[in-house]
Amino acid sequence: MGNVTVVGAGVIGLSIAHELATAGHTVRVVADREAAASVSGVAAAIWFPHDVDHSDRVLDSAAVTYRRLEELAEDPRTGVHMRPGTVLSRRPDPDTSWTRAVPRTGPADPAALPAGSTGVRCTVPLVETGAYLAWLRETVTALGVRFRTAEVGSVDEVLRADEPDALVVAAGLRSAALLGDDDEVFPIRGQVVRLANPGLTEWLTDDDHPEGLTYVVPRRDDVVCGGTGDTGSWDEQVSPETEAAILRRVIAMVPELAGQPVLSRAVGLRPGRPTIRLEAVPGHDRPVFACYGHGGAGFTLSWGDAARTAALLA
Ligand SMILES: Cc1cc2nc3c(=O)[nH]c(=O)nc-3n(C[C@H](O)[C@H](O)[C@H](O)COP(=O)(O)OP(=O)(O)OC[C@H]3O[C@@H](n4cnc5c(N)ncnc54)[C@H](O)[C@@H]3O)c2cc1C
Repeated sequence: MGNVTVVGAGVIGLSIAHELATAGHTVRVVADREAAASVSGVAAAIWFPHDVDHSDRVLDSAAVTYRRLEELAEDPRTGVHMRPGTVLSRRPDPDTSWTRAVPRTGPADPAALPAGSTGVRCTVPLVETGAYLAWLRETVTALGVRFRTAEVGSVDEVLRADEPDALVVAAGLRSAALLGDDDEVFPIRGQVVRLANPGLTEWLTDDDHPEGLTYVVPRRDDVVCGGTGDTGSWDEQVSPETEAAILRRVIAMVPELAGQPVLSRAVGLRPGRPTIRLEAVPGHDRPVFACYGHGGAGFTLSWGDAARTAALLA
């Protein structure tokens, strides 16, 4: 047991803080933005390993997270709900490797799908990000985790300031700049528009839509409609043209959305990386660990990767 500083208060940093505090460490989280104001606050967020490789390691973490979120869904305060939906594919050889992380899946009725597509039906956790991130922060605070609001320039700066026994970098897209030894991280720009919910409960994702990534994720008070997956774009401005195109696509697929008022809109830069970095980082005078690069799957992998990070420290 020791003092551990976690840099990052997004879904990854908070989940790691939870697992470390539960294991008996004294934990401090340093971040310049709260989770709701980070990429984690923009996510849809359904359980699905999107924009990450589907290696055994990733799918194992996804399975662990599925089970944990399913348990949390029993407590309404967490903002997690189990929701049925469809993963649509327009490829002749769809990648269904992810289905092994989901307890029950089945084929979608072809008559309900666009011509030439196939679909997998399943029930997965839906995370209402506002409620969930607030609950997670409250829960870790109750476990004794302390927070410091600051922008930090480097890992060594934090090691000098906080003098922890160990440090974890969970700073999403900006982790590479803090460590200075990684040139593999890139942004994957995601734009969403949130509409009033006309009573929808089922989600739908259509990654291969010929006009661009398309998804509809109904939550309690709105429907998150997306999206984009612009690799390499650092543009954080909402594009009205992109929004109009998203609305055309989602209304064509879910006509009930026509005429629903726009409640809010957002852009987030997903932390892309060919593979998630989850390892000890050499070259510092105290143990430093990295956990970042979760692409479009930070919520989907959060508990599994937090447990792995805690195991590295142990
Ligand atoms: C449109 C969109 C839809 C998505 N949908 C889903 C989905 O359905 N399911 C899913 O699983 N995932 C989804 N994601 C992906 C998910 O949001 C990310 O993978 C996840 O939020 C990454 O979390 P993180 O904690 O690594 O990073 P972030 O949420 O970006 O948090 C980073 C933290 O580090 C801190 N930080 C960074 N640099 C510094 C610094 N120099 N000094 C101090 N603090 C620093 C920040 O303040 C912040 O607290 C979506 C993303 C987008 C954009």
